[in-house]
Amino acid sequence: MTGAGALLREIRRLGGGRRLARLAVAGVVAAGTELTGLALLGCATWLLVTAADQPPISALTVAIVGVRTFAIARGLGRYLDRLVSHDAALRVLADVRTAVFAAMARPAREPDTSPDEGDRLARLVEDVDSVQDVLLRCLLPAGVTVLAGGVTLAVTGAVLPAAVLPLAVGLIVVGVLLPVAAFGAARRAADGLASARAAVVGAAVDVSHGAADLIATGAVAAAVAVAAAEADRVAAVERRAGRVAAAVGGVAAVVPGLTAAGVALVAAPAVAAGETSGAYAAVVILLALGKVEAAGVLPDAATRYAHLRGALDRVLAVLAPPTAAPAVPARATGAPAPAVVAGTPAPPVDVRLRGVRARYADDRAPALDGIDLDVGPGRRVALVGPSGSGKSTVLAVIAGTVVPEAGSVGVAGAAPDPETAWRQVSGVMADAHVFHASVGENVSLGRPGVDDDAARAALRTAGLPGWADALDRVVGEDGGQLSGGERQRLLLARALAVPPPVLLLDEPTEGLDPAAAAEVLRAVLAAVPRAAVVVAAHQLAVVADADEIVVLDAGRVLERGDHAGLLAQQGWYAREWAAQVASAEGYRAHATTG
Ligand SMILES: Nc1ncnc2c1ncn2[C@@H]1O[C@H](COP(=O)(O)OP(=O)(O)OP(=O)(O)O)[C@@H](O)[C@H]1O
Repeated sequence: MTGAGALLREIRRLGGGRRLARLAVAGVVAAGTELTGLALLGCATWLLVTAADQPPISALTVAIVGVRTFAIARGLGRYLDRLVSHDAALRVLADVRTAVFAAMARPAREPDTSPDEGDRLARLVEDVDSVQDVLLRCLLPAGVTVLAGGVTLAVTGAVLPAAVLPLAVGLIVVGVLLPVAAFGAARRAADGLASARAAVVGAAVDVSHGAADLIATGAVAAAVAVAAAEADRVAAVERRAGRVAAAVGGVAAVVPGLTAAGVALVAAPAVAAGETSGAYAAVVILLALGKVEAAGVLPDAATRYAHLRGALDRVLAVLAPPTAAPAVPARATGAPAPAVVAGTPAPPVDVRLRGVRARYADDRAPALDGIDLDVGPGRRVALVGPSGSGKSTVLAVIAGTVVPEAGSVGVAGAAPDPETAWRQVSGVMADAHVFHASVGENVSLGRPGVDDDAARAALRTAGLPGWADALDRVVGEDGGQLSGGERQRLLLARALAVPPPVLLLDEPTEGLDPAAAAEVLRAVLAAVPRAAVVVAAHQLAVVADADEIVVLDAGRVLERGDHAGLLAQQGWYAREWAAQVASAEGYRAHATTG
């Protein structure tokens, strides 16, 4: 149960030793409650067997008091057990929930490669609740079985040493072997069912969404047969899991009886030899029956753990502390970089990349390989190149949200830390979000110093002068009520409202025609004369004025230089420039004649 071990370490990291101590107390109380029940069973058994010989009542007084005491204590113990265990688990849950939300709010060091971020977040919220189930229904019963089992074995050993072996065997079968079998079967079933169910859903969706095409091509029967075969596969996996669960349940039901019979077998000669009394032998037999029966919750706990394991792993993965950036020196001092506030000129900063290699997944080619870049204050560098060549990844590396696996990144001489990089680096990134709020709120984002006047000025600079008088206009979910060009310019205004020392612009003028785009970008750059600027763009005309233009291809630098120099090189840039000019002229000619 590596996941369970990691969970306990995480609980300690988040809540300190007190959380683990509370869980341990919960385990002791639960074990105490179970032992009180067993003591009641033992006392009552001794009383009944001894009373059959009609001894003087004084000989039974202690046992009678014991039965009453244990009966009352068991009820109280159960109440206390629920109280303490739920209190401990809910405190842990609160720690985990807070930490998960904090981790989700933190900019990702590792890029997210999941296909559906929204689905992942929704599932994560449910996953956090699984922590409670793992604690209360899996780990606690296991701890109780170990504690209460140990005490029962000790008591049995004191009364009748020969009975320890059959009891231990019964406990190992029900408390160890059956849970291991149940866990393995449930894990195989869960793994198999996930893919089998996905295949059924996929086949069913193909049949329903593609019905018209299937009918038109006479392929309905074949498609339905595929869906039916996938459904059969699900049924087969479920049947297999059901058979194992039934076998485990069956064995768990007979082992307590067999254990009691085994204890009875060794007890009979001991009673005959006068080593112990019949009453004590009966106590030991019933204790074995009761304890092994109680351990019968463990196969169920193991099955439940197999189902919760995936959720637990996902939560632990989110909670894992971010790993340090490889090959990048840490920030020289612990002092945070000064916050940039509107109206306060931020100190200039330079950006330096050396031999940067970055990769999104181990089994994929590097998205960047051997990238060198120098962007001093006031310098404008453009990144161009085919789609997927790595432009956005260079910006993400500078922002610190993608950590390179080799090479170094320096922003003002230190590796960018995603937690604090926003103080020095901001702009319009590929995944920037427009909030379902007003224009003014989207521009200011609640930052101190960005009042309405600052927001208006930023909107004008970003090419949205008409919006300066519409700060209250609500823009819809993720800017749904905006055109692509308006959305980008709103994001530009947000970046300009607090001009950063390093301005990163990913397709900032997407959706505008090249002439308007170049004009907007010129105005934006004029507003941040001392910023180090890196712009990624597809339209070459928009960035032709840049001090340096870097052409990327498959994560490597293909060409670099200024516009005139690159045209002279007669390479990718020159060809793309000619193609874009021809296409713009063709468009203009078409528009004029049309
Ligand atoms: N989050 C991600 N997870 C996995 N792979 C990614 C991710 N983002 C980018 N990639 C891959 O990294 C490579 C570089 O992508 P990047 O977005 O940096 O290129 P780009 O030049 O900005 O493309 P575009 O011009 O289309 O925006 C591509 O192969 C892309 O598929």
